Amino acid sequence: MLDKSKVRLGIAPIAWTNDDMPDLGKENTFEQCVSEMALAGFTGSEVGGKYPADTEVLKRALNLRGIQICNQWFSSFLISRPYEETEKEFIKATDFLKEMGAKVIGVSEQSYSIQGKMEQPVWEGKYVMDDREWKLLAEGLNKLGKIAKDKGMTLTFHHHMGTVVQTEEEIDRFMEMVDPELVFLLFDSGHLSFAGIDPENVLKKYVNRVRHVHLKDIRREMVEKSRNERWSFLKGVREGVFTVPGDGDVDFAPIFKILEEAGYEGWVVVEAEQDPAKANPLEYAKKARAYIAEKTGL
Ligand SMILES: O=C1C[C@@H](O)[C@H](O)[C@@H](O)C1=O
Ligand SMILES: [Co+2]
Repeated sequence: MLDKSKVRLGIAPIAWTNDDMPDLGKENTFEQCVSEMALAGFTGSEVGGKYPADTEVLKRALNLRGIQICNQWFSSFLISRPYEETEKEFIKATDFLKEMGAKVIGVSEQSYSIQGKMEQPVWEGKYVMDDREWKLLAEGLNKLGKIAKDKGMTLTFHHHMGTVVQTEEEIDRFMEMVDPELVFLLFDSGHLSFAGIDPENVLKKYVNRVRHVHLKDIRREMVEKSRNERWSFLKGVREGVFTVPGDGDVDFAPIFKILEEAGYEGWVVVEAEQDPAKANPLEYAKKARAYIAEKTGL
């Protein structure tokens, strides 16, 4: 069982409207999304593209529904653009999150990422960093991590399919190179499973450096199809590679056990993008909520 006084349960708006493919769920409004999150029993949300940028307006809408912002995705370009460009955007993003009361920011290095390329098979042509780029990434993130820390926040890094940190070897090298006081891991069970990595193994190694968790399940047959039919990452999402925890093939029991034994403190967030026309977001949010309650006591 997870300790309710330490672990809080959130959900990402990507199941209602997908910012990577805004036609998925374009009919779903911000108000519907946050109302349904609350109705399904969640108290935290990440930030989506339809969320009001005005922090007072956003706070009012969320307070009405008992929801708090727990994290926001941030795209860094540390190995392909001048550091100052990413830093400027990072300061803006952390100012916004701090104002919203969030403690975490989830960074993904998007230089040369193929995650958004509709025509590029996700299993082919992923960019691999050289030694100089590894150093640029680690040093840039350490600097950003210090900025976050000085604001009382935590920089977590999101390993992700189609990006420069996808494979287990890349995650290991990353964790070895970044400053453990400044840069932490965002553990995403779905991306690890999609990449063919055992999530249990990664979590065992790094649980003490994990500060945010994305709970995402996969449909293994769709992962296989994505490989055989040379789908892009986004085509995989449309076709249902991902689903909510408990609905697919990931075994979450060992994941919850490792978090429990390590005394994990922070948010666990259901983040399960799929086509809302095929997977009703409220129905799937409720399914995830019930599964997590049963397995963790949250
Ligand atoms: O954390 C995430 C944010 C999304 O935009 C991304 O593509 C998704 O797969 C994810 O894990
Ligand atoms: Co994620």
